[in-house]
Order: sequence, then C-alpha cells, then structure tokens
Amino acid sequence: MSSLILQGVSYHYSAMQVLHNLDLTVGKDEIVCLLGASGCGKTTTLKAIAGLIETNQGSIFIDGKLVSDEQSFVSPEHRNIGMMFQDYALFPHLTVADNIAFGLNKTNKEQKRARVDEMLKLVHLTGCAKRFPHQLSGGQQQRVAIARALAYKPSLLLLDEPFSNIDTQVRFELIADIRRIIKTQQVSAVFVTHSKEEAFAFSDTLAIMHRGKIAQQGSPEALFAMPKSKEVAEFLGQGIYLDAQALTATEYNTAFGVVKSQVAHTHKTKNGQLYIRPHQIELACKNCDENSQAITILSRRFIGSAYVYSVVIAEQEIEVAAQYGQSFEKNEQVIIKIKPHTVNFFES
Ligand SMILES: Nc1ncnc2c1ncn2[C@@H]1O[C@H](COP(=O)(O)OP(=O)(O)OP(=O)(O)O)[C@@H](O)[C@H]1O
Repeated sequence: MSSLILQGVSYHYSAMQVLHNLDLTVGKDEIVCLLGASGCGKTTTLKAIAGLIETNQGSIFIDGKLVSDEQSFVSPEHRNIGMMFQDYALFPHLTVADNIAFGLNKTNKEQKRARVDEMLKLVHLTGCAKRFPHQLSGGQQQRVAIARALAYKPSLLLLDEPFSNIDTQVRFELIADIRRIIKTQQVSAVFVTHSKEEAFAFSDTLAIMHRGKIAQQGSPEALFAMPKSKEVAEFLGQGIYLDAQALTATEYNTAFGVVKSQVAHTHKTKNGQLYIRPHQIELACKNCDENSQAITILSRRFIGSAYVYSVVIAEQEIEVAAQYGQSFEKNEQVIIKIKPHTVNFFES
C-alpha cells in the first residue's frame, strides 16, 4: 500500500493558482524528493500534505486514510506526520532531551525516557542530552530535529530544505546520515529541495515539479536518461538542442552527422530536436573529418585533470571536456562527434 497519494490536488493563494491538478504517490518506506525551480509550488505541496493549508480540489490519502478532499479535512495533529521544515527551529529554552520528548506527551515517564535515549543513540548524540540548542552545531541541531520528528513514530516524514543552512563541507555527510536514520526507522518521506545534488544523494525517487504539477516521477537514473519533457531534461542537467530527423528507431540525422541511440524509440513524426548533454559530445581535430562542420574553441579552462572548452554549437554556448590527453588552443577549429547514448528526442 502507498504511504501517500495526492490525486488532482489544486490550490490557489487569493487569485494565484499554485498547484494545478497535482498527482503524487509515495510508496511504503520510500523517500521521494520534490525537485523544482523556486516558486513552482514545492513548499505549498508539503503544506497541503501536512494539513497546514486546505486545498481547493483533489484528495489526499495518508496510509490509505482520506485526510483531505472537498468534503473532509483532517487537522495536522491527527495526520501522524513528522516535520522538519526549514524554519522549524528547536525550542531554545529546552534541552536536547526535552526537545526530542516534546511530541511524546501521551506516553508515561519511563517510556518517554527510553524513547528519548533510543533516539539520541540513533542520531549519535547520546552525550548531548542536557545541552541546549545554542550549544550545538547546525548539523547537530538538525540531528535533534530529525530525532524529534521521528520520536513518536510518524507514518510520514516531511522535510523542507533541511540541509540548506548546513556548511557544504559537512552537508553530504549529514544527508547520508539522515537518510540512514530514516531507512532504519522504516518511514516514508517527502523531501523538498531545489538542489539536484541533494536530491540524488538523499532520495529513492525524484518527482520533478514544474508550474504546480509533477512533470515526471521516477528513479534519478530513469529521469536523467529518459526525460519526458524538455523541462525535465533541462532541469536535470545542462545541454544543447540539435535539430534532427529520425531516420530509423535508433538513428537521427543532424548537421553534425548521424547520432546513434542505444535504445530504440518509436516516433509519431520524424522531425524534432535532440537534447545533448556535454558528456555526450566529443571534440576532435578538424582534419579528423574534413566533411564535418567545424566549430571554434572560444576559450578553455584547466580543471586539474583536463581542459574544459567553451564552444558554440547550433548557436548555443556549452562547455565540453576533452578526452584525456587531448588539448586544443583558443580559436582553434575543431569538429564534434556525438557519442552513442540513450537519445532524448523531442518531436516538433
Ligand atoms: N502565503 C502566501 N501568499 C501568497 N502567495 C504565496 C504564499 N506562499 C507562497 N506563495 C506563492 O506561491 C508560489 C509557490 O510557492 P512555494 O513556496 O510553494 O514555492 P517553492 O517551490 O517551495 O519555492 P522555493 O524553492 O523558493 O521555496 C510562489 O509564487 C509564492 O510566491
């Protein structure tokens, strides 16, 4: 059974429509990341799931139980949700242990202490029980926040940019640690970020949001290799578009030669555009193939192990790394070859 289902959810702030008929599914023990540009409606979606706003349309189910539709609304405290919002600070006047115990009012004193100890151990803060939040680092405070959110065994955890205030040096360590904690507690989670790197590191599944809708949901690998729309392709990584004609299920004619796909596609129309990412482009010396269209190296920069070259291909500027051991000069004429890959072809 899915832990969370949103069906056709819509929401507007006054006259501004923010969520448009949004569908989202989170499986049992799955961590789904809502990833999208600023303002696309990620936080509003979390608020709708938490019950902090009442949606105008659509249904929300948590663990199979209807919590919101046009006729019914279950209040936030009855949804069994743990939250770690960006501005969901710890109580400064309470110790670490008391912060974690805060949501455990219904259990007796002994059970409460045992659960707090268990959570402190889980987040590796056993020695910090009596400290106050200001005596902890940012990363430690977020560990307390996750311990507090998980202490009362929620069915679903909502995390809104919990890592954005953490130093980049320790951020990815903390991400791995909090992922491990969530996995050991077997809780489903929805995580909001606008960072692809955080999303890849933290989640099982990505749900790319665009203008108040889920544009595509799937594993990071599937979305990266087979985006269904230009928005998803562009969001997951920089690239260029090349006009192309599908010759066969695996071959596309472009101004830079025939591009081969490693998987077969079916096409409704032959004309369209290929989305090509930098790592799929190879630079070669001009006399390697006199018949190919030449381009000019605009600039180059050294990145330690190789050079990265700035070039213009089909009127779009892009940076391309050269093969190991190869180097070109500024203003040199080169040709490009597109390596065979899982082609992304968008029909016109
Ligand atoms: N309380 C509010 N009243 C009016 N408009 C709002 C309110 N909260 C958010 N909005 C607007 O709704 C849209 C979606 O906001 P939301 O916070 O959900 O986006 P987001 O994807 O989480 O953005 P970010 O990544 O910047 O946090 C934005 O255009 C925002 O300005």
